[in-house]
Amino acid sequence: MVGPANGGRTVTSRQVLSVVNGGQDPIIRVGPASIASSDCGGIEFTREDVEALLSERIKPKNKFSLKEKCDAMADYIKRLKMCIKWFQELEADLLLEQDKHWKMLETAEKKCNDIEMVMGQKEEELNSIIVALRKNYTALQEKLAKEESDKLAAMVSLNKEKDARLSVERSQAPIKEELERAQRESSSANQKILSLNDMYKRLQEYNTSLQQYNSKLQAELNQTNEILKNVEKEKVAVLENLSNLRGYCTSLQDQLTATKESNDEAMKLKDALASEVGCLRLDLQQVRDERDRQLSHVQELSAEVLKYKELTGKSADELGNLTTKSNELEARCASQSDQIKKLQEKLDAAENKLAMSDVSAFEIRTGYEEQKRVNSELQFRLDEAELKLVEGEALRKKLHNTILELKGNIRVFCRVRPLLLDDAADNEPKAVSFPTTTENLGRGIELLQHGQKHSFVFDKVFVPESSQEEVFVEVSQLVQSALDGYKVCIFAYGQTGSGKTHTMMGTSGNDDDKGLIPRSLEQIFESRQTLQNQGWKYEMQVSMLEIYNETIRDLLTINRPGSTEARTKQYVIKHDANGNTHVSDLTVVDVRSSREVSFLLNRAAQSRSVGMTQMNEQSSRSHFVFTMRITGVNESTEQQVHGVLNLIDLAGSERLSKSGSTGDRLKETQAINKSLSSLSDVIFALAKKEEHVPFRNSKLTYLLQPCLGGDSKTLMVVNVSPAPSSINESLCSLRFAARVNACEIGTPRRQTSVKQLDARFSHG
Ligand SMILES: Nc1ncnc2c1ncn2[C@@H]1O[C@H](COP(=O)(O)OP(=O)(O)OP(=O)(O)O)[C@@H](O)[C@H]1O
Repeated sequence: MVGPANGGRTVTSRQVLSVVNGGQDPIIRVGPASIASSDCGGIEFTREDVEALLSERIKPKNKFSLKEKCDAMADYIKRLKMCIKWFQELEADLLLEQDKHWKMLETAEKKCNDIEMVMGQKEEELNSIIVALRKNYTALQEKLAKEESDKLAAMVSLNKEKDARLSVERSQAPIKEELERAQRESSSANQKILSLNDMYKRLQEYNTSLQQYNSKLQAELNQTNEILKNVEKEKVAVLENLSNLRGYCTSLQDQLTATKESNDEAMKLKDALASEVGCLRLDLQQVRDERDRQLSHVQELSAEVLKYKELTGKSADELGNLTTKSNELEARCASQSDQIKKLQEKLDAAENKLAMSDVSAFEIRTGYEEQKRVNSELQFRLDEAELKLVEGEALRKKLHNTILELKGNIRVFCRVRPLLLDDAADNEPKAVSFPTTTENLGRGIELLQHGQKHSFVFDKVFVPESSQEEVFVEVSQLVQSALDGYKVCIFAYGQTGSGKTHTMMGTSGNDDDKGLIPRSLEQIFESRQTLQNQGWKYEMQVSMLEIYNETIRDLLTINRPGSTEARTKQYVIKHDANGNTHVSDLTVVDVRSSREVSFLLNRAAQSRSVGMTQMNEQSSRSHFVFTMRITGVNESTEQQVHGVLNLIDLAGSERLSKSGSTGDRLKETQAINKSLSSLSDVIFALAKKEEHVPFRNSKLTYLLQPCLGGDSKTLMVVNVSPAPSSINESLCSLRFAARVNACEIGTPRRQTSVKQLDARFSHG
């Protein structure tokens, strides 16, 4: 205990007042315990004593003497005073302590406020967490309820399964037997597998030999290609030669005509001179006759004069008369002799001229004969060159068809369009790539989906940078076949916005961006011009239709598509025995130039059903079918060919969810997807060589039946978008294209004849 006796250290209330006995009879000792027990002479004070003392009400017990009590009291008072002093010190300490505590309290209060604020925020946070947790709790409760119901269902099914297991266990015995039987069968199957393995080996060997044969064919194909190229070169040289010969021949013919004309003129001159000479001869004869007559007359007169002289009996006047007469006659005779001389000179000059013109006429005739000979020689060479050209052309066609047959009559090209601004794939990894191995260069394409690579190989793959011209170069031979009498069908397939219309039609107003349709038409009309020189005369007819919501629309009708007049038309598709397709009531137009066809194409484009989808601003909502029927007649060989060129821009395949179609658009999309799925059904049935091919399931497949299932040359251009967001659609398109590529659909047949033409127009 502390106090003054304790070195003056600060005391606390606890040190002054201590409750010693916390029991039922508490005794409070003031100051140190020693004071209470010994310093107070062993006097013990109860709580009441102390309280009385403190309130100066001392009631000492009576068993001590007063003096003792007084001493004790004095002592006690002394001690009490000490206590009071301690208390005062204690009070000061307490005050200090209280200040300290107040300060602490203030800072604590501040802290409390801060804490309260934080608590408030925390409370809000907690409240929101509580709300979320409540929600979570509700969801969990629902889930729990669901899981409980699932659990119940699972338990029910477990019970059922238990039952089933029991029944299965019951039926295990026969199964065991069956197992044994199956094991026996398995061992026999193993044997079969062994034999099949054997067969597989043999098949592999066969496959290897087929591959060898294939590579041989490939080599032959390359060789044939080379030959074809050489033939083409030769053809070009022959054509050049031919046109040179033609030019030379024309100049010779001009020369010949000029010579003929000058010959005719010379002949005319000669005739005129001859007739002049005749006249002069006649005149000379007349003058000679006259002279002879005059001479005989002179002689007569001279004889008479002599007779008169002899007779001399005659008068001198008579004699004089006779002499005058004789002189006159002599003068006349002399003048006539002069005339004769002059005429003779003239005659000589005319005869000289005639001789000269005879010489020049002879020269001209010889020149003419020479030119005639050269001309016929040239004609012969020209005929020979033309024959060579026809033979070369025939060889070219044969080789070209051999190449196409070797390549397969349904071929697939793939075209990847460039990334457009709308594709917005800057930060996404590339989804489409092109292998650079020699084997697949220009023929392979790879798609990356969810980190998995899908590879495809087609007859040709066009990268995004490929121009319209580059695509057309690959297609032009096929287009040429239509002029040779084949049915040709080129169609563009792909998802909405993948570039089908760009490939088929291109962009109007820009020559470099022209698509396959305008380029094909230009080629056909140019070739028609060239073939005309070989005796071919062609007639072309075109029709254009669209299949919209499974309904055929005539795009060249003068009635507006959709109008009552147009709707009453039947447009029934029929195929004849020759594999030609007829669409009743369809407008067919005779065309003579590519400009006429361009005009019709523009007209058709305006009537087409186009709409806007989320995937493409100008989306074709229908299948567009352009058909050109070509009939050629060779006047010299009397051969006829009937070719058909079908160019088709299919409507875009699209997923309903991605296209965002609703209402009419939704109906259109469903119709499009249905017909495209019918197209794939047909292709797959053909690939599997099934007996029944469902051509009739859609208007599109029924219309294209001769192209897909028969004897035409078909090319499918599958268009693909490189956008990573379209990867699923691109993969679907390429898978479909790969199956088409694997199809074998018969051998293309050329339609030729020497009969009269059937004037009716037909498709495909
Ligand atoms: N090879 C290309 N080069 C440049 N632009 C292209 C190419 N292919 C397509 N485009 C552009 O992509 C857009 C969509 O092309 P397009 O309209 O031809 O697609 P589509 O497959 O015909 O679509 P839909 O089926 O909806 O009619 C057009 O703006 C077109 O100009």
